[in-house]
Amino acid sequence: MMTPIHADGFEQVALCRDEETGLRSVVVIHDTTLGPALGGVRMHAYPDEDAAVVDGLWLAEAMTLKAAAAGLGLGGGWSIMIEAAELIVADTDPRRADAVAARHGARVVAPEAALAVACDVLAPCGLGSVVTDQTLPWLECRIIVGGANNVLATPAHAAMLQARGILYAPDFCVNAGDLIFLEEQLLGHDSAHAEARVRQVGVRVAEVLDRSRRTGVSTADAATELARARLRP
Ligand SMILES: NC(=O)C1=CN([C@@H]2O[C@H](COP(=O)(O)OP(=O)(O)OC[C@H]3O[C@@H](n4cnc5c(N)ncnc54)[C@H](O)[C@@H]3O)[C@@H](O)[C@H]2O)C=CC1
Ligand SMILES: CC(C)C(=O)C(=O)O
Repeated sequence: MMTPIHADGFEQVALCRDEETGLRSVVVIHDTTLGPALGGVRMHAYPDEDAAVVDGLWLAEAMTLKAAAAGLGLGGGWSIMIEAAELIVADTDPRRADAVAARHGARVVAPEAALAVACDVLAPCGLGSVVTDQTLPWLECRIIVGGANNVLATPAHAAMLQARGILYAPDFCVNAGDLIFLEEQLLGHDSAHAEARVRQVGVRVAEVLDRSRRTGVSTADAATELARARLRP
């Protein structure tokens, strides 16, 4: 199914969905004044369809300008293939796992298999001590970022993850939202104020990752250093 989309200054834009394969794509023809539209194909996991369309528009227009500036008899276009992200969930309570899977279209795996799933992001959100000497070799993820407290069995496991090329976002930075929210309540702030502060969690995590990159210390040590710096008189 092709759904035309109007975009000012673009000759043709369409959002395409193939029901059989589940493929979603965007086709953009920006300008054919100088000749047939030529452009590439980008495959990417966009957060939503709007983001894919915006990227397609941007790339197609850039191709028009590139061809015109190079003196070619070509126009500009682009195609986007929207990669679907797969959500895989596990819970020791199967009813909870099934409920989340039904709500979000996820696949359920057994808790004992979850750590070994090949994935981009592993999010431990139940009990802590998930990364241990025993489990470390099983991990097939690129990033660990989860809500559980004390994800690592010991701080030394952060360096072991680093050595395996797995980026670890320190738990006490990532999961601070609830604590921030509680302080906001104690201070009597409204929910908009609280939400704005909770949204700063991402900024703090980025600071920690940046410090780790710059100094070479593990992300867990970088987070601990930043926290301890506030505790010093
Ligand atoms: N509730 C909060 O505001 C905050 C919680 N945390 C931490 O997040 C973690 C979860 O807390 P809550 O969501 O409040 O607990 P919860 O008890 O509401 O949820 C935990 C879920 O994890 C499941 N679970 C337990 N062990 C598991 C395992 N080995 N494999 C897969 N699933 C397992 C449970 O069945 C349950 O569904 C804890 O580590 C907690 O300390 C951290 C910050 C804030
Ligand atoms: C707020 C407290 C109880 C908490 O669960 C946490 O932030 O770890």
